[in-house]
Amino acid sequence: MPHSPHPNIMTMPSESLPSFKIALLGAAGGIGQPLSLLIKSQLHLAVSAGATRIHLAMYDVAAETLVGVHADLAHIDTPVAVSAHFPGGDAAHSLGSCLQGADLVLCPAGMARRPGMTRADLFATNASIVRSLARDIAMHCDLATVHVLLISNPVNSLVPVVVRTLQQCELQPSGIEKRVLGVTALDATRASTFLGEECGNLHDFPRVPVIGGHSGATILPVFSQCPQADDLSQQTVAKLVQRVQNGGDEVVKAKNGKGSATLAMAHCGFRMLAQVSRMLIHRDGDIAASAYVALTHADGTPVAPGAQELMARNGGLHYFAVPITLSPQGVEEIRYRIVDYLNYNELNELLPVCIEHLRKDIELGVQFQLE
Ligand SMILES: NC(=O)C1=CN([C@@H]2O[C@H](COP(=O)(O)OP(=O)(O)OC[C@H]3O[C@@H](n4cnc5c(N)ncnc54)[C@H](O)[C@@H]3O)[C@@H](O)[C@H]2O)C=CC1
Ligand SMILES: O=C([O-])CC(=O)C(=O)O
Repeated sequence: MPHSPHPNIMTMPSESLPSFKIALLGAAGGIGQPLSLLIKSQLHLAVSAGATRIHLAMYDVAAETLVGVHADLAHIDTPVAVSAHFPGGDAAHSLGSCLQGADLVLCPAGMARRPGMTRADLFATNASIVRSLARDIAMHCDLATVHVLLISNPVNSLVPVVVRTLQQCELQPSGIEKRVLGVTALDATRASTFLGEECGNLHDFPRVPVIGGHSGATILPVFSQCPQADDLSQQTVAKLVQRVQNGGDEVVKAKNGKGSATLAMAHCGFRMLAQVSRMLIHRDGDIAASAYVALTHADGTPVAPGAQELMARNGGLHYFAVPITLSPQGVEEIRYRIVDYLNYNELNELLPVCIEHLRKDIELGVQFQLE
């Protein structure tokens, strides 16, 4: 059992100031550590926090590592408060105290791939982990307001597990399904990087919308929406699509048994976290984002305008990665029109395969909840 971390009084948020709390679950891991560093060192600047005190509450079952990471981060002279929480910690260092009052929960907890594994091979272990954490979120957070950003894999199946667990736990409809976002930002970043490199443009990387899911053929980069890709041959675009779809495998292979993407994920996770945090802190309007989200409430009604239209185009799938409009209340609009802009190959070759695979991934998550 690690010693309880010294309370870092200098960095704990003051009661009298407005505060914003992020609970990071899996904070001691390959993604959790660099993400914690970015939050501690940069988030107050990235969100122009002003008088709002940001509190990063870190939780991990790897208690000793977590306590060490906390001690390390606590020496950084920024106004972001940090606290450590772990199993067996006293009341101030428990999972409950990590989640209590959190505005946003960020979850990269769980197992990562090793060479030869698919993301689906992580399902059995990680579904149990995120279901248990979702029950704790339901117990300690306000489901009517909290936002959950899920990084753990397989995202395609675990978002349904988290959404349905939270729905089962809520005492009355809270709209929580509008605020669970599967993080697919790394796919868009890879698409942007690879296209920029192909075009020899390393200063102004193009933005590439990516829809579908976050695994192999379910990742559908929409290069047809990028003028920079107009001059590329079909063969080159096909190669780029393949590389984006296998981007995770490329890193797993290169790390050769030492894990999967952590640094690029921390970078993308931080960017998304900063975007959502800024919106929640300043409450100055909706934002455009992209995430893997539920399209229906528990009773089957659409979560937002555009959800029904998307389901008419995605084979009736209830979860999909898509551009969205996000407000503090959650998903406000599903920007389904992206599907209408797909070119012939994207619509007739890539989308049907994406839908076929994604249907199975979603079913896996849904069945897990029913067992
Ligand atoms: N959405 C995406 O684009 C990406 C997702 N990932 C996924 O993120 C997850 C984490 O990856 P890494 O950080 O590289 O793995 P890692 O193994 O380095 O870290 C995972 C951390 O989770 C902790 N953990 C395990 N069970 C826990 C529980 N019940 N509560 C709290 N913490 C718990 C572990 O102690 C460990 O510190 C993996 O599932 C990976 O596949 C990875 C890259 C990209
Ligand atoms: O490939 C993995 O296992 C991790 C991941 O999701 C990615 O890098 O996109």
